Amino acid sequence: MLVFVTPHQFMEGICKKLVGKIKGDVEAISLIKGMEVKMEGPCMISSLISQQLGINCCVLMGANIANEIAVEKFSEATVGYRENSLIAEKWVQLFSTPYFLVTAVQDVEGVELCGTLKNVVALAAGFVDGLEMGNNTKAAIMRIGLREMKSFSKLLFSSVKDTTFFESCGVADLITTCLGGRSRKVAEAFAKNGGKRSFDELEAEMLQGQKLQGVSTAREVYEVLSYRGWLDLFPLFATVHEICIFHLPPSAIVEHSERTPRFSLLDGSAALYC
Ligand SMILES: NC(=O)c1ccc[n+]([C@@H]2O[C@H](COP(=O)([O-])OP(=O)(O)OC[C@H]3O[C@@H](n4cnc5c(N)ncnc54)[C@H](O)[C@@H]3O)[C@@H](O)[C@H]2O)c1
Ligand SMILES: O=P(O)(O)OC[C@H](O)CO
Repeated sequence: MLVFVTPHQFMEGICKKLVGKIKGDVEAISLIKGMEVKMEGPCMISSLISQQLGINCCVLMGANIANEIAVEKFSEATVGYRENSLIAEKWVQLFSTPYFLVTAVQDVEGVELCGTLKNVVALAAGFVDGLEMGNNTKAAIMRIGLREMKSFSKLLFSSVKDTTFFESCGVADLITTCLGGRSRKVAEAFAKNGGKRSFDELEAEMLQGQKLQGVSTAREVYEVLSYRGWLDLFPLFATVHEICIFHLPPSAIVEHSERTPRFSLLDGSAALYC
């Protein structure tokens, strides 16, 4: 059983090094929150692992800030699996402890997209914090972000289940990341500096070698939105990236995100929007 957990931006290179070195009967799980965007479209990290290494890959995502788990504070997590519930049950048993409650859902893309997209919303929450806009505004941004997470996920994969967004990987990870995660923290500093110091510079200064997931994920999501003509449908996701690359000031997060599309995204019907 093979566990992958590294910043998502390095996974393609790591997989290339592993090709031909892994037996076909290996079961893998990815704890990596992110995706790759290729010419043919977005590729979730679990799919990258499966395709490049020829192995089955589940995912584990959740409200899991590492330093809290390290001191054994109670938290929950969600295993996402494709077909084999027996393998999912093995992963649940492997990761479960009295202070780490793991449940499994048959929705690998939904679970993985929750873990991936919440990092973009966390940047938006950090901008709000840096601009001292208050808790009501932050809650509004989180709500709009959660709605975009759900719509984007369902547009990409019609199999994604609404119920997944109520698991630990969904609303709970969104909350913890928007309160205490690294993307939020660095985005707060970015906004406090008036959007004038780059994320690369702030990451190097504030994270001591750790890597931010939100900024690259925002760019990857933006590429998907541009390519599919969905930019107007996802004003929060689009605005976060444009702030990160200095095209908009941090204050745009509120001005632009409230431009909710007139038509309902809530049913996320792929037939209507693809
Ligand atoms: N830290 C958390 O609280 C947490 C919680 C849940 C999930 N995750 C997810 O786990 C994954 C890993 O996060 P993390 O916090 O352990 O990462 P991290 O930012 O601490 O980085 C982990 C390691 O990646 C290494 N690294 C740097 N450049 C590399 C390269 N070119 N190739 C390979 N490795 C390189 C760094 O040396 C570092 O030790 C991410 O997808 C993250 O979203 C993190
Ligand atoms: O510190 P962040 O923002 O990368 O978030 C860490 C985890 O994903 C929280 O579950």
